[in-house]
Amino acid sequence: MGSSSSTSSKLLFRQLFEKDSSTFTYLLADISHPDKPALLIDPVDKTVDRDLKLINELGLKLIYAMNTHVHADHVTGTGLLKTKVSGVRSVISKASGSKADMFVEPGDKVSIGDLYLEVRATPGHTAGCVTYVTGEEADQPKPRMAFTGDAVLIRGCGRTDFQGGSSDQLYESVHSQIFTLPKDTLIYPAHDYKGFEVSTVGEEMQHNPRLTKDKETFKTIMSNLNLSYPKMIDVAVPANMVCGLQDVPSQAN
Ligand SMILES: N[C@@H](CCC(=O)N[C@@H](CSS)C(=O)NCC(=O)O)C(=O)O
Ligand SMILES: [Fe+2]
Repeated sequence: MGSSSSTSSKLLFRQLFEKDSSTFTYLLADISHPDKPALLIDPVDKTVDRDLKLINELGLKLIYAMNTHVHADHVTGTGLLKTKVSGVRSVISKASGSKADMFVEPGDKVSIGDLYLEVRATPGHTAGCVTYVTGEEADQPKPRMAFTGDAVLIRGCGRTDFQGGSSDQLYESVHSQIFTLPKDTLIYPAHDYKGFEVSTVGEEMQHNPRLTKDKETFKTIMSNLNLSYPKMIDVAVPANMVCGLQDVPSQAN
């Protein structure tokens, strides 16, 4: 864990893990730019200090703290990051209905230096889920990287039984927005419960035990998961609707 298989002289990439909620946080930075601008995807409140220590050690400047969706199993670190680093902007989809400094919509680009992430709408696990995908141009890292949140997990997918979830919509989202990416696109999910770290679009199109099925079979699988609700759901969802701690008095933006 912790290294990138992307080839780019610009990109610094780290995959970080929070063990209590089995959440991945991703750090991306453009190290070819003098300021070394950086962003975090899906930071967790408990591991904010670890993430900031790493960012400081690497000499990066954190610009964006982004979420793929309103998480139900942990409190996002975005609000806490805003209290600790001046100028950091929290980012989430407009469709999430959550508070943040910046709301993204499908087709938007979030840039750090010469790198950018494209926003794709991938609702179904929650109504406001998005996938962030690195740019497609020749000067962007190759292979492309897709940060799928809970839309696609490695050999699995996000549940669809709360937060406006819909198995029909999730199936459509994945097949139209993720499985249409180049097959070598790296898939980096928000969680893993099985010991995986990274997959590819081609691998999941071939081996995902849920998403390779036809839509009706997928919907039957999803309605029979019988998962317990996340332990922290009653704390996490209300907190995450305000990006953890959105309205912090010390913050300028
Ligand atoms: N046991 C965990 C919660 C596990 C869980 O429900 N994970 C979600 C993603 S977090 S919203 C999920 O979609 N899982 C899909 C699956 O197939 O496991 C806890 O109590 O926090
Ligand atoms: Fe989730």
